[in-house]
Amino acid sequence: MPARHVAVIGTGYVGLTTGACLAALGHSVVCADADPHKVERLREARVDILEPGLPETVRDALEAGLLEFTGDTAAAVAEADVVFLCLPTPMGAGGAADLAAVEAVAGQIREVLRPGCVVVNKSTVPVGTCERVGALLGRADVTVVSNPEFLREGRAVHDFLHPDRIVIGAADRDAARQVADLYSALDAPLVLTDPASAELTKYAANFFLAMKLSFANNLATLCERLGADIADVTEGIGRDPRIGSAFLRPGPGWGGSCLPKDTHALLTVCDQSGVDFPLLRATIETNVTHQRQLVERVAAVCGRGEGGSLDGVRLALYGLTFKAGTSDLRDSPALAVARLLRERGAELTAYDPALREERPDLSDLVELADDPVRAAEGAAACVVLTEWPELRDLDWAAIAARMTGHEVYDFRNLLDADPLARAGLTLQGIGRASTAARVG
Ligand SMILES: NC(=O)c1ccc[n+]([C@@H]2O[C@H](COP(=O)([O-])OP(=O)(O)OC[C@H]3O[C@@H](n4cnc5c(N)ncnc54)[C@H](O)[C@@H]3O)[C@@H](O)[C@H]2O)c1
Ligand SMILES: O=c1ccn([C@@H]2O[C@H](COP(=O)(O)OP(=O)(O)O[C@H]3O[C@H](CO)[C@@H](O)[C@H](O)[C@H]3O)[C@@H](O)[C@H]2O)c(=O)[nH]1
Repeated sequence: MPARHVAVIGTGYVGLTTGACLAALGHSVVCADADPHKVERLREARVDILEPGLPETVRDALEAGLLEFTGDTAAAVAEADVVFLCLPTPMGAGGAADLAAVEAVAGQIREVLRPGCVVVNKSTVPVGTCERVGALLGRADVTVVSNPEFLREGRAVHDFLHPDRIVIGAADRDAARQVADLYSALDAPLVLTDPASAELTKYAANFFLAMKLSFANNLATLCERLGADIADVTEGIGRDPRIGSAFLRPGPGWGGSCLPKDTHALLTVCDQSGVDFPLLRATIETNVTHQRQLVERVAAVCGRGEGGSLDGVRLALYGLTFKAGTSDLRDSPALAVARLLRERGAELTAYDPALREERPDLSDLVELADDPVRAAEGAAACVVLTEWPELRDLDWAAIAARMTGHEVYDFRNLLDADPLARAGLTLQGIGRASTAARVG
């Protein structure tokens, strides 16, 4: 397959990964972004997101002369055979996907696209967006194709180069083939379909993943009540390949830049289509009630009075990012739990290994500590919210010495009970009748 000229609009998690990886596959890529500061830094191979392998992939592609960055979207697409839209589609009014960036870029490129070029939408968008972009472009010679992206943050380069499947939705077979050919060096099954099915596939995937997590979190609560252990129960069910063991780890709710906004967007689509999908509604609601229940657990022990007020009670939070391996805080369940604790009056100090250098302004919510022991100063309890592996090896004796209480709530089931017990701390896991009593 000959190398093609590719333009990528938007250089976030998806766009930068797509651009750098397509260049690594031998294509000639120009990436455009509306943020001039980002463009400047990327030209020097400076990648500001925590994404293993991405800085090296960008640097190698720049050195090979196969990757360029520009702030000029129209100039980026002028020579392109294929144009990828990797633009944000955040949660908009009423939960619907906000398509403003996609629509704005369609307007910017409509007159400069090469005759016969293919526009590929990689953003997560509602069914009908391919058609809408086609109408905005108003170019009979240009085909718009849907090619949703399934990469995970923290594994973006790996997932892009080793996808489980490549979904391409196109009304035109030749355009679909052109997009498929860009990936011909990858060993992945192709799902060739129409645009509506491709667009819905992305939402269906994220809904299903969120549904598994809400299931696991509810099941964890049931385990606690019944004296069962969630790890054993999920292993027991997960070994059935019809169920699968992935995505069944209980936690402080699910979050991140995609699952929350995409489940809400799909719910809006259901409402607009007159389709009742109670499972989707329950998936979203379960996440909220689960987080409230976790906060009740903390308040029941550390709170004061009948209502379990946490007024003035200091808590140390370990982990704020939405999962380990990323510095992304968007829709982090850790922040959602922190907000609920704060509403109850708690004073919060937080330590997160990804936020030692990059210091986001979270001053309304938590005080950021750059040291895990210092974070525990005066804390009635510690609460683990992100599964950073290094939290397993904290100096629990030093932490216990700074605390006023002795409870450690491990809402990721990350920690070993023994080192905590030696430090005189009580470990409370999630979905476990008694973490301390467990053998092995
Ligand atoms: N983050 C993920 O893990 C992931 C995975 C699969 C799909 N998606 C989807 O891909 C899309 C992009 O997500 P992301 O996480 O990469 O977003 P992001 O916020 O990380 O990056 C978006 C980029 O687009 C740029 N941009 C915004 N408006 C622009 C415009 N008008 N012209 C040019 N550039 C513009 C921004 O400056 C930013 O650099 C979303 O629809 C998302 O749902 C994301
Ligand atoms: O067993 C698990 C697995 C995940 N999570 C939580 O679920 C959320 C989402 O995690 P993950 O799916 O790894 O995050 P993302 O990187 O946002 O990736 C999701 O969202 C992307 C954007 O649409 C998709 O491309 C990916 O396929 C999809 O996994 C996070 O809060 C995790 O902590 C758990 O609590 N338990």
